[in-house]
Amino acid sequence: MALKVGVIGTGMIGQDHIRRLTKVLSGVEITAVNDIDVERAKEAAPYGAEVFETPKALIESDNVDAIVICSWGPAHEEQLLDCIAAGKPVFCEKPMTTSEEAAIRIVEAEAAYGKRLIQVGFMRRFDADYRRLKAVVDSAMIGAPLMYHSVHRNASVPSHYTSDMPLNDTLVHDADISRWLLSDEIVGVEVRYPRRSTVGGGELKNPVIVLLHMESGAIVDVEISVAITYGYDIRGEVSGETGVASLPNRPATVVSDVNGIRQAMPEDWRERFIEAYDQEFREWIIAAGEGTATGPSAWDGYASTLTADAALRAAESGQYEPLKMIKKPALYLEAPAVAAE
Ligand SMILES: NC(=O)C1=CN([C@@H]2O[C@H](COP(=O)(O)OP(=O)(O)OC[C@H]3O[C@@H](n4cnc5c(N)ncnc54)[C@H](O)[C@@H]3O)[C@@H](O)[C@H]2O)C=CC1
Ligand SMILES: O=C1[C@@H](O)[C@H](O)[C@@H](O)[C@H](O)[C@H]1O
Repeated sequence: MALKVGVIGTGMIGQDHIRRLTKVLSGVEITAVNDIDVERAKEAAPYGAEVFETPKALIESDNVDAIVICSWGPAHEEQLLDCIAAGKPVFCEKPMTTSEEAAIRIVEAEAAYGKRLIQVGFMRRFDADYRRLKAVVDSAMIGAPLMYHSVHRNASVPSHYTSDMPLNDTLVHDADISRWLLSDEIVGVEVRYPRRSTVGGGELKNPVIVLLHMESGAIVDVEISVAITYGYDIRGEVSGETGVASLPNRPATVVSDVNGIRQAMPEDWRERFIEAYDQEFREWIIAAGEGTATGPSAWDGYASTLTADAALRAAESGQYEPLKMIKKPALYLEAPAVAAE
């Protein structure tokens, strides 16, 4: 039987996820949608889906088994807490929350419920190239990781994108992928601004370089540039004790002409990570069908929000800002490889 899904937030990524859930993936049916902009919800609703007036009514509907949250970050907390109260599995787009305090409330509520219900939308973990890169790092082929260089370049950003957002909206992807790739925790953050780009306009503080200090002593440098104009350019390179492992260039047709030999760049995140988003939902549908969640957890959402908050402090102070994590609830501890007798 198909998993009955309700989608909250039918904007840019909400519509893209509705497309993949209705046209690409199987085992799933969208039965409900909601958006504070009712007209937008009506336009985006697939045939037969009910348009709900509030997220809570959608979450509590008997015709909804699982929820996909694609509303704005500050709205996620209340919607996630309602999903936990209803005991329903939920996929929540990043950032899980926009403050450390809100993230702790979610982690505590899910831990008290006693079972994982939340998967956070860190799609890079489902990208085949990142998965192969992690397999190399885990295999110890390049020795212990010493540094990771993470490049996150957007062609452009919408006009509502402010100078805080490279740190509390965009950086969360690099924070999460660094923790996951290196199997490490972030313990401190520094932020530096080079000369400002005149492209992209206004007062936007762009680009920015962030240093993530890892518990192991490894350091991650993250370049975030949000107005490069030429495309969506995501790179990653792990520098180990005995070798280097990098994400490959995206396979694309090689064009040779009077301008030289070149490959096209993806336009934006939808194009670059299209297969990764498909795969994150494939895995979500299976877990949600079993009444639970796998993949990036509420704990991972908490860790990235904590990093974003520290980065905002570091941008202000110009200093190294340490992170202080709460004790990890048992729900998020790795299961032992061999069960205890
Ligand atoms: N994983 C990824 O690569 C990406 C993730 N995102 C994340 O997805 C979320 C949505 O982003 P976009 O689709 O780009 O924004 P958007 O502005 O295009 O769409 C958001 C929609 O949510 C609705 N909304 C806002 N608050 C609501 C509430 N309280 N209840 C119901 N509906 C509400 C808005 O009316 C709007 O239609 C954000 O958290 C963003 O960071 C966005 C782009 C890429
Ligand atoms: O999540 C995303 C956007 O919200 C964000 O604004 C972009 O910088 C990221 O590259 C994209 O993946």
